[in-house]
Amino acid sequence: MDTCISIVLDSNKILMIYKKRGLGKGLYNFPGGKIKSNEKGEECAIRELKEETGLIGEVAEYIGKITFIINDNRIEEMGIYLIKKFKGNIIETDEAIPMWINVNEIPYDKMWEDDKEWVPLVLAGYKIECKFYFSNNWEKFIGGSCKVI
Ligand SMILES: COc1nc(N)nc2c1ncn2[C@H]1C[C@H](O)[C@@H](COP(=O)(O)OP(=O)(O)OP(=O)(O)O)O1
Repeated sequence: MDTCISIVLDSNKILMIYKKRGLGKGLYNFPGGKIKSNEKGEECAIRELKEETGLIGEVAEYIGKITFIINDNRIEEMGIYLIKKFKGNIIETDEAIPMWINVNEIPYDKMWEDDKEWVPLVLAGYKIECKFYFSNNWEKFIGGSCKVI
């Protein structure tokens, strides 16, 4: 796994970030980032959550993965982690502006195009494995699919 993403839920609210830098700058996303060497995906989810939002996750559960195929040759795997237990308050950081969003108001038109394919499955409680294709170094979304595991 190359990156992690944290789906943080508090009843009908989901924690989102407005990304100020890095991959996906200017888009709304969920907290996450690159998995460090010798780090487990669950640890990455909790570390990135703290770094990007100030929130302290207590337990991160693996709920699936997305394989991105970029320019038909580069592959990146992103582990998806569900966090329902956390402490603290959200705070703007150098990397992101965090916000709680109603799950019915997720701004899919301002997010990565693949997100509308997989986020509803996760919110419905499924564990998933997806494969998505991008070209032009992430600029163009070609398509892909998900299976429930
Ligand atoms: C293409 O579709 C994607 N959708 C979503 N929702 N998230 C994605 C997609 N592609 C990548 N991501 C995620 C994976 C990571 O969580 C971040 C990338 O973050 P970044 O490259 O900024 O990683 P950091 O470790 O935070 O980098 P710095 O330490 O250099 O700030 O996006």
